[in-house]
Amino acid sequence: MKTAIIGSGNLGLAIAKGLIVSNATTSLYLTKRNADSIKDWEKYKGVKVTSDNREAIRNSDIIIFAVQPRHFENILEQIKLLLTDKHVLISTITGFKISKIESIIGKDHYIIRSMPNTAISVGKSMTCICSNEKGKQRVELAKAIFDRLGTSIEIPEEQMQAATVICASGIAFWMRLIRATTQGAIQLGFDSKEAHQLAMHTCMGASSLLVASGKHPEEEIDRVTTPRGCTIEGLNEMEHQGLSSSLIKGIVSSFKKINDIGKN
Ligand SMILES: NC(=O)C1=CN([C@@H]2O[C@H](COP(=O)(O)OP(=O)(O)OC[C@H]3O[C@@H](n4cnc5c(N)ncnc54)[C@H](OP(=O)(O)O)[C@@H]3O)[C@@H](O)[C@H]2O)C=CC1
Ligand SMILES: O=C(O)[C@@H]1CCC=N1
Repeated sequence: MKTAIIGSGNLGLAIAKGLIVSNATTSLYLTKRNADSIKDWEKYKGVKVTSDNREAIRNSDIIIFAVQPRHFENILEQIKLLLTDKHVLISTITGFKISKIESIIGKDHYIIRSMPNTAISVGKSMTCICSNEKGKQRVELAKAIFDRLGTSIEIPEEQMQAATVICASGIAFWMRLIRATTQGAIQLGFDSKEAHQLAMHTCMGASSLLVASGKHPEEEIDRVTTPRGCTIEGLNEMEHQGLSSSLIKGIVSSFKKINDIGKN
């Protein structure tokens, strides 16, 4: 596999790290306008850094786009004449519909729209994907790439905005909960390093337990809440203060915003 990442910023470099660590690609082009700022990535085998998107596309088969939405259209215009049948185009761009990509480069390309998160750097991204009609022939390939870097599912394009909130922004929501737990643990007497460790690993345990058991969270919660015990006391107070409600409201606000991004 020969891969190019067009737009090597926060997400692009997270994908690059995941691909490098998992040995998933034989060559990897990383592009950005200020290429010097990531020149040190060339220390990894097979990595080439450049500001020349066209060179990257000519020399690669899998093209992953990770630029901000406002830059994507110009880049597609720049590179459209270089695209051939060998290319699989994977966009991570928020709110940029497949129909808009097709209106610029045409329908006769393998186009995958994806929504990973930054945990892709450690092979733990929850990634949602969908494709154009021709891209259906490359969905299994895209799934294989993203499954190597975490877990992927195929969804209808209409759900891509919601998936962005839950999975891509979602990782930040969970991290804020981990931070809040850390603050609570410090108040209870742990030093900050210990508090952080306790919060992170307890969160990972909760998630791993649900993934492994396939159970509903409330079923596992029932095993923890001893009657008249401290867990139910804490949970009920959190709910009185609006824990679930504030999470749901945050998710809905994020979704309203993402629909604005999609209109531009
Ligand atoms: N951050 C995240 O967790 C997630 C982001 N996304 C989506 O991924 C995309 C990127 O987000 P994010 O990584 O946060 O943004 P960043 O701003 O961190 O990265 C974008 C990169 O694109 C580069 N760039 C801009 N113009 C060009 C160009 N013409 N050619 C090549 N590279 C260019 C910029 O570098 P330079 O200025 O040097 O060119 C920059 O490094 C967005 O569309 C976002 O919606 C999706 C899921 C998660
Ligand atoms: O905040 C954003 O708009 C992008 C999309 C999801 C994660 N980062």
